[in-house]
Amino acid sequence: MPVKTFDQLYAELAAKAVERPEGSGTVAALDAGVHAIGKKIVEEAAEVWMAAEYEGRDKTAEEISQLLYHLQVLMLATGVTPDDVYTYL
Ligand SMILES: N=c1c2ncn([C@@H]3O[C@H](COP(=O)(O)OP(=O)(O)OP(=O)(O)O)[C@@H](O)[C@H]3O)c2ncn1[C@@H]1O[C@H](COP(=O)(O)O)[C@@H](O)[C@H]1O
Repeated sequence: MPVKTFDQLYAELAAKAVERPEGSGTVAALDAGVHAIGKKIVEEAAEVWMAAEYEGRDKTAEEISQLLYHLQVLMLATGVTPDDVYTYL
């Protein structure tokens, strides 16, 4: 049973982008901008790759969750919704 689905996380982050609560890493990432978010995505993608090759299934799942999170931050920064993405799946 997942704690949170992709769509639920997106809704949570979208609300944070509007409400801008104190201490939110998402708000800080959005303020840092697309260039910084893009760098984080590349870093997390590399961590997914390394986990998949050397660190086992659980660590790979954890790193994938972090990559998905940072992809969602980029989606918010660029106005891309989950439905925009699903169109191409
Ligand atoms: N799912 C995530 C999530 N996954 C990854 N991350 C971020 O990605 C980082 C993990 O990156 P690394 O493993 O490279 O760790 P790190 O190098 O120590 O991270 P940094 O020094 O780069 O911050 C974490 O420190 C978080 O900043 C996440 N930050 C938030 N969420 C969820 O997003 C929601 C909103 O979070 P806030 O905006 O912070 O309230 C909450 O439900 C959180 O659970």
